[in-house]
Amino acid sequence: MSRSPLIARTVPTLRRAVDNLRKRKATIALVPTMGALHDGHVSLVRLAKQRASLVVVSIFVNPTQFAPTEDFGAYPRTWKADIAKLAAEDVDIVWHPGVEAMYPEGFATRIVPEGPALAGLEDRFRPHFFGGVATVVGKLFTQCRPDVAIFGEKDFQQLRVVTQMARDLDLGVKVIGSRTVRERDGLAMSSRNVYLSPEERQTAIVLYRAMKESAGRIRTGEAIALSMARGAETIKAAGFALDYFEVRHAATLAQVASREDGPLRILVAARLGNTRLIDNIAV
Ligand SMILES: Nc1ncnc2c1ncn2[C@@H]1O[C@H](COP(=O)(O)OP(=O)(O)OP(=O)(O)O)[C@@H](O)[C@H]1O
Ligand SMILES: CC(C)(CO)[C@@H](O)C(=O)[O-]
Ligand code: BAL
Repeated sequence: MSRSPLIARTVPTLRRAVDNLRKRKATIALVPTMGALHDGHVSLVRLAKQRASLVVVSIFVNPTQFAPTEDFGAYPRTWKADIAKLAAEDVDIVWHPGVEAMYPEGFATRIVPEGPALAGLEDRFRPHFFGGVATVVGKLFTQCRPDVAIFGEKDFQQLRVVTQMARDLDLGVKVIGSRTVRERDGLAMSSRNVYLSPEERQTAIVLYRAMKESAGRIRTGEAIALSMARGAETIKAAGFALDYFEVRHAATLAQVASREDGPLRILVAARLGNTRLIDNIAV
């Protein structure tokens, strides 16, 4: 039997709910999301349940991480279906603030992350992005005061940025990464996949295939630079506008020259029509 989670829409309501749970000496896990939930999000919730006795899921489409030219307005919002999924997973609290609750009038403070936020990957193409993410995640952490927070590896640079921030600012939250959930053909699940036309959906699989091929070739000795160039060519030949296809150090996201500089991660971002997709795999 599933039960509806408590839905908090203001900071005082959230605080009361979290403080009540704390009295029972519970450990709390937070799963930050922007809603439009899919099985990737559900996997984060399930990991959260393994790591803590109580689970808070936040649903907030954060305007400050979108550039004016990006899809904030069009971002899918599927509230009823989201709540049904979270109820089925026995989530305790859904934190769903309005923009005015998150950024009240006069709001004037930002977290500006460095280190992995300046790796030259997402930050090159979305320069506003990690400032918006770090600020809202910092607020989510102080609002919910979780013991652990679960983030998907699908947004690999984001996972690194948030991990670094939690450490640098002594936020007292253990950040845990969770593996990427994929469709049967390998496409990483993403809320933005609904933007793809049927034809684009067929093409989208090339991202994962190109990374797998590249990882295989690196393991058998292909030079990193050649592998990046070949991966980029494959993706462009399929009809994508490529932002990057990079092989990086998995922990630091620093550039690498050879396989011995590993452990390595391949990261890709590319646009198909109006849809921007990102993905990554271990070498
Ligand atoms: N396929 C997936 N597997 C595991 N985790 C995922 C997957 N997709 C998203 N997540 C994680 O879910 C959390 C919330 O992400 P978000 O709500 O932005 O979903 P999304 O599918 O990544 O959407 P978008 O299309 O905006 O990138 C993030 O930590 C993200 O990394
Ligand atoms: C972490 C996050 C919820 C912050 O808005 C968002 O960037 C996301 O959904 O990955
Ligand atoms: N999944 C990361 C959030 C974003 O692209 O805005």
